[in-house]
Amino acid sequence: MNAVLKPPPTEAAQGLSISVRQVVRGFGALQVLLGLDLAIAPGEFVAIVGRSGCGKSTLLRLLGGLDVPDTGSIDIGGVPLTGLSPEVRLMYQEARLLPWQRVDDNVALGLPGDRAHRRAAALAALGEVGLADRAAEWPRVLSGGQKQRVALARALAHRPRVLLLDEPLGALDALTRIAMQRLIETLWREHGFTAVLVTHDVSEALALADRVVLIDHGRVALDLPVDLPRPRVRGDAHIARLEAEVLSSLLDEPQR
Ligand SMILES: Nc1ncnc2c1ncn2[C@@H]1O[C@H](COP(=O)(O)OP(=O)(O)OP(=O)(O)O)[C@@H](O)[C@H]1O
Repeated sequence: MNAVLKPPPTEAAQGLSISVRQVVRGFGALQVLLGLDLAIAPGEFVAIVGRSGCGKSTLLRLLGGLDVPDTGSIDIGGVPLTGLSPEVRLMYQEARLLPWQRVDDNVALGLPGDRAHRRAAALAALGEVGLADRAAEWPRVLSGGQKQRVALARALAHRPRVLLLDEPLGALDALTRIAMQRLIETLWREHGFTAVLVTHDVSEALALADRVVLIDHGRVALDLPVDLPRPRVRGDAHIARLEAEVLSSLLDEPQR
């Protein structure tokens, strides 16, 4: 008789689907998103690229519940998004740590439960980003890359089902950036959250994402699947071909 193979026990949160339908968002006379449609599957890793000012951060803020569309709708996990959700976490280019709180308290901030529970969750998350031994430090003594790892731990501690990453590696040097990309990929695989990464770096998008989505003129102008095994090898001929395709779409677009 065949034994039924059960998946290993895991704490991994199941990623949530994201559905963006005909979203319009403008600021005064400036129309930024002009009826944008985008569907993201549970647990998928999607990278958003596009020219500066095309509306990438605007879209991420909408997905994070920090802003609302003028018209159109957004569902997360099949439920209309109405504001901030504990299951959706954002990470930015700057770590945004509170300088008067130690590293562990920064990570524990806003976690549910009593103090001991919050502290244990913060230490576990710091361990996942390799910074358990820096828990008692002040943020100011950390490097830029370490601060971003703390920011990642702060997001992870909430066991997010959607992680929104707004150019989180933009300010890091090339080596630290690659190390952080690997860390994000590992954590995404282990935790199973849905990831949406805004990046200017097309090779970063292709290293990490299942799909690269290019926004132009307020809509999705290109939606490119990246069907390559992970971890992906830099300089791989297939990646280079996809990179040329995305870059040519970016460069071909008429300037606004
Ligand atoms: N709250 C706001 N009020 C007024 N204008 C805004 C606001 N938020 C965004 N904008 C404008 O909307 C446009 C899109 O901004 P957004 O930050 O989404 O672009 P982006 O694609 O993320 O750009 P970048 O790649 O340079 O970060 C820009 O022209 C920006 O100035």
